[in-house]
Amino acid sequence: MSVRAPQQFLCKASQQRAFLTRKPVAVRASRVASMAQLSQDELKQQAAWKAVDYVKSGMVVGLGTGSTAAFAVDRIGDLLASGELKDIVGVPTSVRTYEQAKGRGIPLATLDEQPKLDVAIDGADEVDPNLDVVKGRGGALLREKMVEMASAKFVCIVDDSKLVEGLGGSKLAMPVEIVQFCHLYTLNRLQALPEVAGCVAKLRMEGDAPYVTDNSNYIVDLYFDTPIADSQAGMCPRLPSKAILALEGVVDHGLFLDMVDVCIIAGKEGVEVKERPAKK
Ligand SMILES: O=C(CO)[C@H](O)[C@H](O)COP(=O)(O)O
Repeated sequence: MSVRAPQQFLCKASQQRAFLTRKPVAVRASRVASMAQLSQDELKQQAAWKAVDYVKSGMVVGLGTGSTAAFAVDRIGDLLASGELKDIVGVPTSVRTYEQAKGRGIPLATLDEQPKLDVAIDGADEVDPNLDVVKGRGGALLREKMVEMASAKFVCIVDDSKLVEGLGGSKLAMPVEIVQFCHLYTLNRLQALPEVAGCVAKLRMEGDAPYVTDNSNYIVDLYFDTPIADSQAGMCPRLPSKAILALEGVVDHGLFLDMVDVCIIAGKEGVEVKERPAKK
C-alpha cells in the first residue's frame, strides 16, 4: 500500500493526446449487469454497492460525501453489522459523512491516525473519457482530495448523467475552495485568469450568507460555456488546474485529475466498470 505522489497537475503526453483526439485513454470496461428501468437513486445505489466489493475485511476505507457515496457508507455499515465485513476503519471526507458513518457503527479515524488508506469510494459531479472528474458541488472537495490522494485505490461511483466529453461541459459549477479573507479579491482574480477565460465566478451562498465549508472556507463556483479542457482549442485540463492553485487565497479546486483508478458507472443498460491502466 503506498501513498501516491501528487500527480494531478502533471501533463501526461498520452492523456493529452487522447484528449486532443477526443478518444478515451485505454480503459478496461466490462458490463456486469443488465438493469431494467431504475430511478436515478437506484442507479446510484447500484454503483455504490458494486464499489463496496472492493472493500475487504481489515481495510482502511475513505468514505466519500454526497448522495451516491452515502449508499456506499450505508452498505459498509450493513456488512459490518451482519459480520460479512470485519475490522474496517473508515476515514470520512466531511462532517456529514462522519455523522452518517458513526450512526451506522463504522469505526472511524482521521488522516492523522490513518495516513495510508487501502481504498476510497466517492461520487463525482462530472466524469470525462479519461476518468478525470469534477468534484465538490457538495462542498467537501478539500477533504475528499486529501483522503483520495492518500488512498491506494480511488473508486469513483456515478450514474451515467455525470458523463461529459470535457470537464465543465455540463455547464454546472466547478468549485474552488478559497479562504474567507478578501474573498471578492480572490473571486475577481479567479475570473480574470487566462487559463479559465470566459468563465463566470460566483460566490456560493447558503440563504443570505456565503456557504462555509467544513474547513471554515468559502467556495467560488466557476461556470463555463464550453468545457474547461477544450480539445478543439488544444487545452490541457492541467493548465487551468495549475493556474487556479497558484493563486494566493485558493485552498484547492474540484478538478481531480489522474486520481480515479476505477470508475463505476450505473446506467439503464447496466453497471460499467472502467479501470485506469496501472501506473508504471
Ligand atoms: O464531490 C462531492 C461532494 O463534495 C460529491 O461526491 C459530488 O457532488 C457528487 O454528489 P452526488 O453523489 O450527490 O451527485
